[in-house]
Amino acid sequence: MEQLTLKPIARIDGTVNVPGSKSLSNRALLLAALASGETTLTNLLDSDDIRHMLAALKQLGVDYQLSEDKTRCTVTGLGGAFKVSTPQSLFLGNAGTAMRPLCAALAASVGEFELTGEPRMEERPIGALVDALHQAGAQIDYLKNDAYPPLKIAGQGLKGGHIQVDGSVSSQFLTAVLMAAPLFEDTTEIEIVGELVSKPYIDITLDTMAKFGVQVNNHDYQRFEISGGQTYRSPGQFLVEGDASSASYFLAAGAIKGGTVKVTGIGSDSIQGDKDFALVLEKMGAEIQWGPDYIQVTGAPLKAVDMDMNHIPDAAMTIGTAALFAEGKTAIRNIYNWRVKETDRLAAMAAELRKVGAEVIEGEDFIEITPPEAIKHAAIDTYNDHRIAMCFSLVALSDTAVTINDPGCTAKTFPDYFERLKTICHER
Ligand SMILES: O=C(O)C1=C[C@@H](OP(=O)(O)O)[C@@H](O)[C@H](O)C1
Ligand SMILES: C=C(OP(=O)(O)O)C(=O)O
Repeated sequence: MEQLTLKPIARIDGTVNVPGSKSLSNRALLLAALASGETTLTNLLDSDDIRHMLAALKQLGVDYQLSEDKTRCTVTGLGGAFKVSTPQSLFLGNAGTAMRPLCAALAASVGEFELTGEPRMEERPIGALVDALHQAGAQIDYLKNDAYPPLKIAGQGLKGGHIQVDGSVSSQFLTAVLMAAPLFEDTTEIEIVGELVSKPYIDITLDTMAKFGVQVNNHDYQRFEISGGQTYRSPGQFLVEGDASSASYFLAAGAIKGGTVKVTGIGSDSIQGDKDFALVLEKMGAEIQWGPDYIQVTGAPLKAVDMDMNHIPDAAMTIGTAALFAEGKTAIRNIYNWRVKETDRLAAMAAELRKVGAEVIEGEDFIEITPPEAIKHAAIDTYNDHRIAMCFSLVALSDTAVTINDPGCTAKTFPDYFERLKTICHER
């Protein structure tokens, strides 16, 4: 196994640009494929999750031209749902933003499809989405375990109507139904049951749909109405914002180490909820400046916070390691669904934080972290979870080195993370 040891970093300072947003790249690619007209996406993320979406679209007969650096893509839209005459088996890795939205879009399309993924994907729930699509008339079967991929979809178009969606495990189920609903025959009324988690991701979905010409009536995130029989319309150009979750590591580095870090590509104009990670750093004591397309942080001694972070589930992991540098006990609450992501992130964060010496309490849906007096060197297991690798790189901001096992796992969303981190690290 490959390992990367990061020596203690003396100083953090500089400007760093983040690559395109995973959430926006995969949404925009799918809607560009379904839309009428040609869409040129710029600042597209080049990472595993996007590669899986692109490969799936190709198999589904979508024409696109990808630039050599893979950040610019011109998609010729189908002007409606997918239609394939031979059965297609699509491998979607561990990309939730490919698996869930494609499941709904393909159920509303015509053809036979199998959706498969990495072993971990077979442990990530999809039952709430399949149940919702069954209510709209879908034929979807589980090929291995009930409520988990792989799936077999007999696509024949969908009727729509009144659909209940359980939003309590993942917002991606609602996102998937929302994005497919314009393709349904009738008007769809979605009713949310259970408490909707990761709510800001729904704003990303609604905003992207609006850019592709579809309006959704949103009744306080409890009920949504979407007219059926619609065709998405290409906006011509679609600029993908920088990834706000990817920004969290650099912002935290500045906050922890007392330097000034400007992250460009996201800012106050961003639609991504994870930009609010900066507000958590501010609450911890850092100074934040906002521009329309940048966030700048200047570090100061950090103090612990006790917060519900359901609205920023991905960036919240970065608070988990920032807590090592904060005075007092940090509590991250209402994050049950960390358990059903790339790995059981509650268990993994607890185990790895303990390795560097922190005192950790792992609850069913929360984690409490008390920093050690002195951080210990450890080889951090990353569980094939990009975010564990990236957030534990921050341990090197202490006086102690950190070793990251399998650093290549950042390829899911941020292949050159460690190189970009280096650009703001200084020896003196
Ligand atoms: O819709 C999206 O783009 C995402 C939603 C979130 O998932 P959940 O809704 O499952 O929390 C987030 O963790 C994931 O990285 C991306
Ligand atoms: C949860 C994540 O990914 P996915 O889109 O596969 O759900 C993530 O990127 O942290």
